[in-house]
Amino acid sequence: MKLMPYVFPKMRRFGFSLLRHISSLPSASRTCCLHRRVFTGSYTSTITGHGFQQHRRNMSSSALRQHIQDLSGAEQRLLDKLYEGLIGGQRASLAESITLVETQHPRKKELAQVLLQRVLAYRREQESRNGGKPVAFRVGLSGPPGAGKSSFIEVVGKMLTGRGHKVSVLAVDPSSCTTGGSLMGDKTRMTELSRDMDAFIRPSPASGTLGGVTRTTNEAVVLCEGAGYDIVLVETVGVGQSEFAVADMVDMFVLLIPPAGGDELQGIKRGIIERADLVVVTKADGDLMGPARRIQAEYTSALKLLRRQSKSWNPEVVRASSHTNDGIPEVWAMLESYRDAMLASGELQGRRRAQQKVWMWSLIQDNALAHFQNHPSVRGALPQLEQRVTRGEISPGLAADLLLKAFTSSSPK
Ligand SMILES: Nc1nc2c(ncn2[C@@H]2O[C@H](COP(=O)(O)OP(=O)(O)OP(=O)(O)O)[C@@H](O)[C@H]2O)c(=O)[nH]1
Repeated sequence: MKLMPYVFPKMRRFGFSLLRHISSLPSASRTCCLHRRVFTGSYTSTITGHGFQQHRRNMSSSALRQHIQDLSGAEQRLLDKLYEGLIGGQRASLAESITLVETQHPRKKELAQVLLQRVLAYRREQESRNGGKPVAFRVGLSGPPGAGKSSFIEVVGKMLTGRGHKVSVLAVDPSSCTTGGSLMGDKTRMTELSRDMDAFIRPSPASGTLGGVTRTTNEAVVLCEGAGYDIVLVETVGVGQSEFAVADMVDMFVLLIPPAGGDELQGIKRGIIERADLVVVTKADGDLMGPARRIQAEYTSALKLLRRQSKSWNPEVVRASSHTNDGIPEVWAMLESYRDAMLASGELQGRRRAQQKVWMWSLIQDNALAHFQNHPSVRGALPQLEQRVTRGEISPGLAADLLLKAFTSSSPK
């Protein structure tokens, strides 16, 4: 089972053993311990296993119906208003809907899921009218701080709205997850694009775990598509694990590299270069033209050594300047060739299907871990066991086993 690579390795190991323990419980207690308190809606059916085959088809619609039956008149009216406004392309409704999916409030979270299911159903209809093809192109853009991401998005975004596209830009800011601060949002970014009526720019959710921010962004992508945005750009800064999270939610992942000296490039993770479908060397103008050419050559050789990700696409390294516009239309033409090739081979659709599964497991992992950490027996035993582990009295493995035992032995059977 492939889990999201951005989950920190320690947490991932922990999550694995927790899930192993949960799945080794008798199915009834498995259902009890996960069904009621941890999961909502259709996610539940995927882990309980019990009666899975019979319920598979009806699960999401019955879960949704259950939600809808519970809605008060005011809630129903709010959802109708948001949905109608959203599919009518109203930016205010889109913004309000994204705020709803970002909420931590339990009841509003449920409302957000109802809204999302409706938007998903609407999008499925549109896709079937579109011959089964996706209605929007999702592009992830990442690069180190100061690489020129916002300048690039500004010129590409303006070019695209000028061609009749509707462009949305969503940000994933890893610093908001840890410090509540912002690497990306403090200065005014994309001033012209933010005034463009065919563009919608949404900063990163202000706080939460990376998993939480990723979930919100994934859901915001669905909402943007429902609102008629046919190009969805997801931007992140190349710090921490957020670029892997973004690479896991888009059709194409583009890495922006500034023409800096070799030392600075050491900071760019090899793993993320492997995920790039295209590398753009930015700021290829004036005095920076020479360094830009050199970096382009270096990355071209580096890419040749990497394993190919796709049968229908070979990643390339190109140069562009947001200041002079040189190379910008060509870069977009490459993105379109990628999309066409991947659609024709069916790989793009396959990638989306795989991402849905990764996303689901990531949500399960986040929720299961939170449930574990909040369990009274675990909370009771944790401080002492942590101390003993840090003092070297017992191994981390034994401590984890003891905590898992405390969790499973007092979970409802
Ligand atoms: N010469 C040149 N400078 C550029 C170009 N694009 C961006 N810059 C400059 O590079 C600096 C950083 O650009 P931004 O677009 O803010 O970069 P960013 O990656 O969004 O930066 P963060 O918001 O810190 O992540 C600014 O001073 C820009 O003026 C370009 O095409 N050519």
